[in-house]
Amino acid sequence: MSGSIKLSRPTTTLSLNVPLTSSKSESNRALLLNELGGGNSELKNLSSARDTDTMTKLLAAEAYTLDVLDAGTVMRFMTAYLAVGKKERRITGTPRMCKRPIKLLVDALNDLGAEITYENEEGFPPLLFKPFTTQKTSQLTIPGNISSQYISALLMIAPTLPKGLTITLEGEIYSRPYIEMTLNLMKHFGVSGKFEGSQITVASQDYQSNSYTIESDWSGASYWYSLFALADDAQIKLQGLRSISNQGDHAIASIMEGLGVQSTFDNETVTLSKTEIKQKLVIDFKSCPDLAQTVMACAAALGVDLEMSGLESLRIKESDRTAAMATELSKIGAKLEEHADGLWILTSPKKLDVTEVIEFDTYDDHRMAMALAPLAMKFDCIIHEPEVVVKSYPEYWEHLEMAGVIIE
Ligand SMILES: O=C(O)C1=C[C@@H](OP(=O)(O)O)[C@@H](O)[C@H](O)C1
Ligand SMILES: C=C(OP(=O)(O)O)C(=O)O
Repeated sequence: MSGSIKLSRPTTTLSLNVPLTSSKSESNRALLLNELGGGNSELKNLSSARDTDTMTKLLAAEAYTLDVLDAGTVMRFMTAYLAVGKKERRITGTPRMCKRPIKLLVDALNDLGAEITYENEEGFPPLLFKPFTTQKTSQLTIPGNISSQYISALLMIAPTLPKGLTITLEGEIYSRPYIEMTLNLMKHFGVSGKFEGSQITVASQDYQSNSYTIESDWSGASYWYSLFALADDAQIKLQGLRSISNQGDHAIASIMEGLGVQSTFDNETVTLSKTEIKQKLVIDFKSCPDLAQTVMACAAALGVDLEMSGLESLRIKESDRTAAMATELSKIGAKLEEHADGLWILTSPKKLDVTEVIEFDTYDDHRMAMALAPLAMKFDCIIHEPEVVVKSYPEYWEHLEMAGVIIE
């Protein structure tokens, strides 16, 4: 599948018991923790995401250069792993990955005693690594409001350091559930850490083998919430999701109540049903940045206005996501604008007035494609470069077709 696809709403009920792929965030952590613990753990239900395939391959690779493609977690987690390794290595990624900042993590690792240098521009991949020799400190300070992936990366290698590690987080903590996911998974693999106030302490200790079953991906589930919200008639069940989850993106269940979707949990299956739609929602995406595009697209098509905060990190992800959403949603008459103090307002058309097929660009960003596709429940649309979804949810288009969406 390449070029473009045209999506049209099903001729009957949108209906599927959705076999979601599992979380790439959990998978990529479990893979690294297993490797650090000797590689004997049984990891069940690993994600089919390309990012997880990349993580698996790079952990096993012997080559000097490792290419993470567009996988942020792989870049950040492997950077910490290679920094405390015994070999000279080089890590690189796609042109966009080489524009996603990494200086805070590199500075922290170099303070620890690593020898990482930049091949080209300071602060950005490609990175060059020398073998790790001596731990210079066990105390690090790092801003908590840029990317939690830097913090997760440092935490996962912390117990392997002879002196352990205490990290002090400065400022507000963004994407906090991802830090907690890291600590919870570390605990599952036998390592305890303490997160109190703005400090996280992990003593030097050994990882233990343990089997782990990865949960379905709540970020991937969010697109089904949106499809359900926008469809006149739908029967959707989502498989493999837990009511108590390691993933902060399970917040989609409560956010979507405002967009007319209710969730019923039963034995790792979530059944969606309709409820009343609110006219305006106030949402802070600080803990769940990957849900922002889904919610914006869905609200725009439902005529719901949004007042949003916590969107700062969207600029440094696979695309500049706030700019990309502003451009794409303007095609259906919605306005996304930045105001003072980090506030973003989405003003949605009160009555959708779309008479032609709308063409959506996807900016090399899986979440642009997946978040915009549910709008096909309201009007025919064309999605350019649909293959971007392989990053986290390769079966997305196949699942939409199975649910009845017409794809040409
Ligand atoms: O640790 C993780 O698995 C992730 C953390 C988040 O990134 P930031 O911490 O950079 O916001 C999230 O957006 C990303 O998709 C996955
Ligand atoms: C931001 C994302 O991923 P990463 O940072 O791992 O590339 C994402 O999946 O939305």
